[in-house]
Amino acid sequence: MIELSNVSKTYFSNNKGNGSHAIHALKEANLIVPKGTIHGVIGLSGAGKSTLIRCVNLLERPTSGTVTVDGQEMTSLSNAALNRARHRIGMIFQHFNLLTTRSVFDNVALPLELMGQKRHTVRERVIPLLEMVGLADKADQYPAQLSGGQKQRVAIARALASKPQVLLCDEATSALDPQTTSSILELLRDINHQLGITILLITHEMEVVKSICHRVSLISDGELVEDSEVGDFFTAPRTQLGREFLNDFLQLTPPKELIERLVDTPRDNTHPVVRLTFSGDAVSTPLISRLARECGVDVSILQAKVESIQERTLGLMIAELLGTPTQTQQAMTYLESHQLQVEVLGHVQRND
Ligand SMILES: Nc1ncnc2c1ncn2[C@@H]1O[C@H](COP(=O)(O)OP(=O)(O)OP(=O)(O)O)[C@@H](O)[C@H]1O
Repeated sequence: MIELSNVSKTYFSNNKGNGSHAIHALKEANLIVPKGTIHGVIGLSGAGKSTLIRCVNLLERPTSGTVTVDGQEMTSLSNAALNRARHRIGMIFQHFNLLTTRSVFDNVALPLELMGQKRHTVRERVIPLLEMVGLADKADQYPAQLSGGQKQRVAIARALASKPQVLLCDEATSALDPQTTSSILELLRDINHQLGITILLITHEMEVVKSICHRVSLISDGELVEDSEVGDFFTAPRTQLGREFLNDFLQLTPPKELIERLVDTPRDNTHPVVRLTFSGDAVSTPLISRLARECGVDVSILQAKVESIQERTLGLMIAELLGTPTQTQQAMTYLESHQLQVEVLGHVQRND
């Protein structure tokens, strides 16, 4: 288990001649990642993701707060004890961080050599790891001879060499193409499943969260602002930033031509344009035809999408509601009463 308790990190950057300037990269962060789960932390660039993950193995020492990994409070350890504790925490990076002058075998062997293990023990550990990541035939090759995906597989084998309980993934797929990304995510999922390793990953990609995480936290300006089950985050994000991530991921924004015509307040002969989000039973209920029957409102669908997220179905739609102001208001109330989220994007004048 990983537990961050009120963890803050402040950097001081020196402005030439103007003294030092404080950057509050992490503010009172609280996070619990139960043993054997995969937890994602998503946020925009500069939000504090790297700082957060580097605080777990104390590559960055928190300014305040405590970090506990598998019952051991990392922040209180001596340097020697911290080095030993780090053997229980593997880490992989966006740019792999392999040693270019060492072969694939020797990269994976390195942590074991640093632990003082004998050559034959090292061999007994490295060969099965290379088999597990599908690179047994590349043992004698060098990083320059490998693709990005293969390099990350070597890095994963190296991270697992010391039999860690926890694996930290710092944007591990951000430098990879989509197909390679999905094969690396599949490998991480297998590692979690077969070895029961707890995985904490940071990413700016919703696809990564959707593919392998059980829970997700959203970080914004150094604060953890949401912590949800992945299915809940994708069906009902609680913050505006969460909704923006979701809309970007689903690419469900109104057409540019429509955005230009949207006005904030209703006028004569305008109609509301709404974004509807629905999940569970609402996906299979014929609500749109019922709106026409029960509220007298016609629905002009501008965009629609159905996504499957961890055995839950999520529907999204951007639509114009056509009717009198009273009718369209009734329609929105009707939709909300059937567990749809209704967001009014603006009002638009009919062209016809
Ligand atoms: N060593 C450092 N010294 C000073 N400021 C730093 C340092 N490392 C990070 N920061 C600042 O802390 C804030 C958080 O940075 P961090 O790298 O944790 O964010 P991030 O979410 O990982 O960003 P990205 O996705 O772009 O890597 C940023 O404002 C960054 O400029």
